[in-house]
Amino acid sequence: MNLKFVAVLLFLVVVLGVMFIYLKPIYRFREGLCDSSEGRSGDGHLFRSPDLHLVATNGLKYPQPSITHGRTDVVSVTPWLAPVVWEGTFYPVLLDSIYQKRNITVAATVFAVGKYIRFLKDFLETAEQHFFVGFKVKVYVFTDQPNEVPKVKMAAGRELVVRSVPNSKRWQDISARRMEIIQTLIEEMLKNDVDYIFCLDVDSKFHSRWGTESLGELVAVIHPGYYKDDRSKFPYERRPASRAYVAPGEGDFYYCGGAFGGVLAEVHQLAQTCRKNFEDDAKEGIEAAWQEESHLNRYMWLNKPSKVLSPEYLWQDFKARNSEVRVIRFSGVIKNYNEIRPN
Ligand SMILES: CC(=O)N[C@H]1[C@@H](OP(=O)(O)OP(=O)(O)OC[C@H]2O[C@@H](n3ccc(=O)[nH]c3=O)[C@H](O)[C@@H]2O)O[C@H](CO)[C@H](O)[C@@H]1O
Ligand SMILES: [Mn+2]
Repeated sequence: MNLKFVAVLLFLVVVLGVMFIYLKPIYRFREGLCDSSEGRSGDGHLFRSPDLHLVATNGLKYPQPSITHGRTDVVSVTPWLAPVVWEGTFYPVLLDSIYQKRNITVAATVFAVGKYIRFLKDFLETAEQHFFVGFKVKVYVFTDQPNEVPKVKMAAGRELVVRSVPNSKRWQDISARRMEIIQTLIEEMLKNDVDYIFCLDVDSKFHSRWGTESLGELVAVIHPGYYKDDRSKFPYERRPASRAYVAPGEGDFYYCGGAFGGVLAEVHQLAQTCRKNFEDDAKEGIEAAWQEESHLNRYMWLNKPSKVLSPEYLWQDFKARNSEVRVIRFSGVIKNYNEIRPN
């Protein structure tokens, strides 16, 4: 082959390569801009915050919002101006139309290790009825008994992914190790098409809608057991030696370890931090009062959630419903701890 021809060919390859590297981000950025106005979803989401710029559907009718009339029995915004989601503070149809245009995918993680596998069927079946109905959903089940995972019929666009995890002698380890597995899962998911993730306890059932109103960058759920208490009563980790320590007079709310979520990047940072702090504590022989829940509370004190879900989003079946809780969306079932836990 002619040497000149080879040189020209090489030159062309280099030029095309440079063009590809420099022009692709610009193209993607433009696509991202178009995306938000035309409601198309694509690679553009890399260049905008996934939870900002809410584009409505032209022609959608819904009741006129008011800024002087609304719920007066509950507080629906935090002091750092994050919404607190209660029934009656949002329009499901409006929110769904916004996120449908985005064509989002929501992942949920649930762990069913040892005897907790018995809770999985109800969890999965009720999720089909209430959790992001009409949206693309991927439920990741982590279990030591993949063959025992019930065959639950999933609607179109919804998928069940089963992963094996080892069992453990202590329930505290099973619960806390979730952070490490969630961290790793998100690292893997970044390549896939997942926008949001929620991490949920398996010993629970859905009873009513849990949908797009819950979406945010970093989402925490208020624990149903303490939401009327003074912060001095919150079961935070109180030993300064622990990395989950919350000092007296500090802490906003008591959040639950049984439900949290947000966009992948935020939940990744949360899981990585809680995992590291839990492991570093363990090296010094310390285990926080409520394992990863304590670390999550410490994390949320410093990294304020951008959306807070009211106790509607994690109630407990043994608790009588309080009047401000108009809807119970997700609730922990009554269980005999001695019978189901390994220790
Ligand atoms: C409602 C809520 O906020 N629950 C939290 C609370 O107690 P809980 O009493 O709700 O904790 P739990 O016994 O439900 O354990 C948490 C989760 O770990 C998994 N699991 C646990 C044990 C086991 O043998 N097999 C198994 O699969 C399962 O998904 C379960 O839902 O405090 C725990 C602290 O450790 C966790 O932060 C829980 O999320
Ligand atoms: Mn639980």
